[in-house]
Amino acid sequence: MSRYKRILLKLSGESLQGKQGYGLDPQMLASYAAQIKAVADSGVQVGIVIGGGNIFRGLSGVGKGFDRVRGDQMGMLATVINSLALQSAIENAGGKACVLTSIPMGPVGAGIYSKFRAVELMNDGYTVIIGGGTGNPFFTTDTASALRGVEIEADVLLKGTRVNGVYTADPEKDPSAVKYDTVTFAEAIEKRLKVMDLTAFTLCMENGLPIFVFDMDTPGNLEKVAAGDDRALAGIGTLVHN
Ligand SMILES: Nc1ncnc2c1ncn2[C@@H]1O[C@H](COP(=O)(O)OP(=O)(O)OP(=O)(O)O)[C@@H](O)[C@H]1O
Ligand SMILES: O=c1ccn([C@@H]2O[C@H](COP(=O)(O)O)[C@@H](O)[C@H]2O)c(=O)[nH]1
Repeated sequence: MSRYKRILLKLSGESLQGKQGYGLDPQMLASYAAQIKAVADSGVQVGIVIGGGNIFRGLSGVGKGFDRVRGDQMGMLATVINSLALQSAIENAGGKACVLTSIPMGPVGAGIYSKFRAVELMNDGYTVIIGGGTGNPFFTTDTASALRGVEIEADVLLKGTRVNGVYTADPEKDPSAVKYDTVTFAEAIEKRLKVMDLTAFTLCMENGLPIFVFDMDTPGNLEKVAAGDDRALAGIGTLVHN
């Protein structure tokens, strides 16, 4: 039995593109969906926030002549597309999932996000995917996952990404970077460890929500992490804590 009752899983949008280098890779979606269903079937309540980097990031739009706010709005819509895609994949795998959006979107999704609606749906056995980030420009889905994790009273924020933890520098750019098994929020913030943005770290630190950063692309990792067994966690990722 897991020591977690409820988790907030943050998934990278960029990872959803798989090897094709753009858009949505059906194999990645199916792999993520199977792992998420297994965790939900084990009795853990699952909330999810997905990034939009496989489709659009507001900052990258600025260099192409878009107003920053408009670009961020496009980025938030990209996260809704990814959320709907993941919902379909979970349903195809036989699971129960629904999408709540931070921006009112009429018939798209199951309604506007609120803590109480999300918790109600999780209590009814749904995996709840929260699309649209925070609903505000100048934020990221890292911050949205921290915010929603705190709001829904998750026991932990699981950041599933392409790297297997937090390093002294970006391991995709610096081969000499060294991995931490654990690191405090204070150190992550002071050393500007950019695996998540500072706003996300600060929100989690101030509200006592631990973060576990791990490699989501190795099948089986999510189930081990969600089981919360410290022995199994050694080597899989990095715990960021107070
Ligand atoms: N100190 C660090 N330790 C680990 N990873 C780091 C660090 N600094 C930067 N990174 C980078 O952060 C990335 C993880 O961030 P994330 O999962 O949010 O990816 P993303 O591409 O920004 O996602 P999205 O598509 O959701 O915007 C890693 O792939 C890694 O390259
Ligand atoms: O609260 C939010 C969340 C996201 N955005 C915009 O969406 C893109 C995609 O999110 P990533 O976290 O980068 O994957 C982001 O670059 C922002 O442009 C936002 O404005 N507000």
